[in-house]
Amino acid sequence: MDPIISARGIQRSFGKHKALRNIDLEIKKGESVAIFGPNGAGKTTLLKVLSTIIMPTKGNVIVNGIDLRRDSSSVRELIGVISHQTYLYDGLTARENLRFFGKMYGMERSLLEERIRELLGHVGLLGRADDRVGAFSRGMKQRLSIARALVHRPEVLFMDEPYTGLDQRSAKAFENVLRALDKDKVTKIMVSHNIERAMQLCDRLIVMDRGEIVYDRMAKEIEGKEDFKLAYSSLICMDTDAEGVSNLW
Ligand SMILES: Nc1ncnc2c1ncn2[C@@H]1O[C@H](COP(=O)(O)OP(=O)(O)OP(=O)(O)O)[C@@H](O)[C@H]1O
Repeated sequence: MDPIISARGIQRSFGKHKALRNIDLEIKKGESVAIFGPNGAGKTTLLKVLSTIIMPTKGNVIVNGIDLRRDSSSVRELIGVISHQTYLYDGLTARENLRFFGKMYGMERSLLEERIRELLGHVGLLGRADDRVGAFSRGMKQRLSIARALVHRPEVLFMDEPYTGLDQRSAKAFENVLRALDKDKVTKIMVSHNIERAMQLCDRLIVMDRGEIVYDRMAKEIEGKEDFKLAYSSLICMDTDAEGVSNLW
């Protein structure tokens, strides 16, 4: 089976700084991938390149057979992104925000309204559906941005530290939403600093350091958290960023 994402020779520079050096990555449909690494390793940059937010300086990305450089708008229809940026409009209600994004993806009205109700229920915001987002707390905005990313039933979901701002109950609800995506074989790619959660949710673990992939294993090949921790510590250049390790566990 062809991979749903195939990245070849990806480089991305910011001025003289090489944030991504030479990334080759293939991800199969339905895979759940966690990406770890110290601060500044290039995780967010990789996610931004794969999700069409920024273009690579060199290299090619194919998503579901579509070349990202040739047709990034078709790639955007296939993907959802949860990141630090919520992409929500404060002046609109929760429901109006989701309606706006659903219409943007050309969803049919009655299906969209049903999908909005379903997602607001999943993220625990049905009771606040008609309140303006400007009045929401950070965690509520994060929950709504999860619904926003899923409204058009994407085939690939990119998540950059999606737990930020979620309390324990919301984190559990979010995990249930993620697990429910498995039956539709949605591909999930998550940048995380939380090994416990990522090992529970993901079937493949990748470590990046200084713009490169330095570790790429299936979770079932790893003995446990301690095994992974040891491998991680031996791979990461500790002197450049010791904090990156301490905030992982
Ligand atoms: N827009 C930008 N302009 C200049 N440099 C950037 C930009 N975005 C990222 N970088 C640099 O690229 C490198 C990789 O950054 P990136 O955000 O991808 O790291 P990260 O692994 O996600 O880190 P963190 O764990 O802190 O979120 C860093 O050195 C960062 O300073």
